[in-house]
Amino acid sequence: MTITIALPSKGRMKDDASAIFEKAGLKIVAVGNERSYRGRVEGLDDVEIAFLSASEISREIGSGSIDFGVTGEDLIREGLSEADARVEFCARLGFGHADVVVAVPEIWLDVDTMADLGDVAADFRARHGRRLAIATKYWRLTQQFFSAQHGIQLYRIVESLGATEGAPASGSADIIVDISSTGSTLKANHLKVLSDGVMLRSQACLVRARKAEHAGDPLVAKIIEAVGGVVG
Ligand SMILES: Nc1ncnc2c1ncn2[C@@H]1O[C@H](COP(=O)(O)OP(=O)(O)OP(=O)(O)O)[C@@H](O)[C@H]1O
Ligand SMILES: O=P(O)(O)OC[C@H]1O[C@H](OP(=O)(O)OP(=O)(O)O)[C@H](O)[C@@H]1O
Repeated sequence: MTITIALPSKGRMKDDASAIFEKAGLKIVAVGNERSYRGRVEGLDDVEIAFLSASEISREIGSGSIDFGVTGEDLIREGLSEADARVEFCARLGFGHADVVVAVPEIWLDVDTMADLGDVAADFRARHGRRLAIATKYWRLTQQFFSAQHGIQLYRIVESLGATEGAPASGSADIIVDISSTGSTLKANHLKVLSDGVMLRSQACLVRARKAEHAGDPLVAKIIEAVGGVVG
């Protein structure tokens, strides 16, 4: 059986992902020219490499069209319902660290926790004539965290596809849920993370689509062991 592994084709995870595979003794070689989106692993004829963007990798692993992928845990958990049932997190790779956080304007001095935010959300319509608006591209994670984990039901999600941190200042939302790495973008936009507002600590992971045919396949086991071995 041929095993397909998807690696980031561009962006911040590209170089680190290929480097981890090489360190694991799985040297990636491009098929065709340098700009090709297919590759293979030196010495392993039954492995195909597909180069896709980090977000495409989470989608393809969900549909089962690839066997393994390297992408951020945030993209997997946002992209797939029941992520743990559909995907095995085989190894955390030690790069691509970013937290998915709830951040509010710094001037909201009385709001430090999700419980405080719940109080604000409950009063919001009475005070402002509309629901609390959250700008984010993380719909699923936001709904899980606010509604299921914190029992906050009165809010509205405003889809943001970029520059999310600017939404409160521009008036398109009141608060945000986004990725923070160094924290400097939040700071520059006068936003603060709630003390219990870290929804997910994400990093790049090797993930496997849970497929019945993987059971007992030595190649599958070899890939997990080789990559897991270099990241401890
Ligand atoms: N500072 C950061 N900002 C955004 N994402 C980061 C940051 N640091 C690490 N990441 C992680 O990188 C991944 C996204 O990578 P990248 O932006 O390269 O891919 P992408 O979303 O596929 O790109 P595109 O949207 O252009 O297709 C996510 O898993 C995210 O958690
Ligand atoms: O905490 P920080 O270190 O400031 O990083 C967080 C910021 O970095 C990312 O944006 P980026 O400028 O990389 O663009 P992108 O949204 O297109 O990935 C992300 O969307 C945040 O805005």
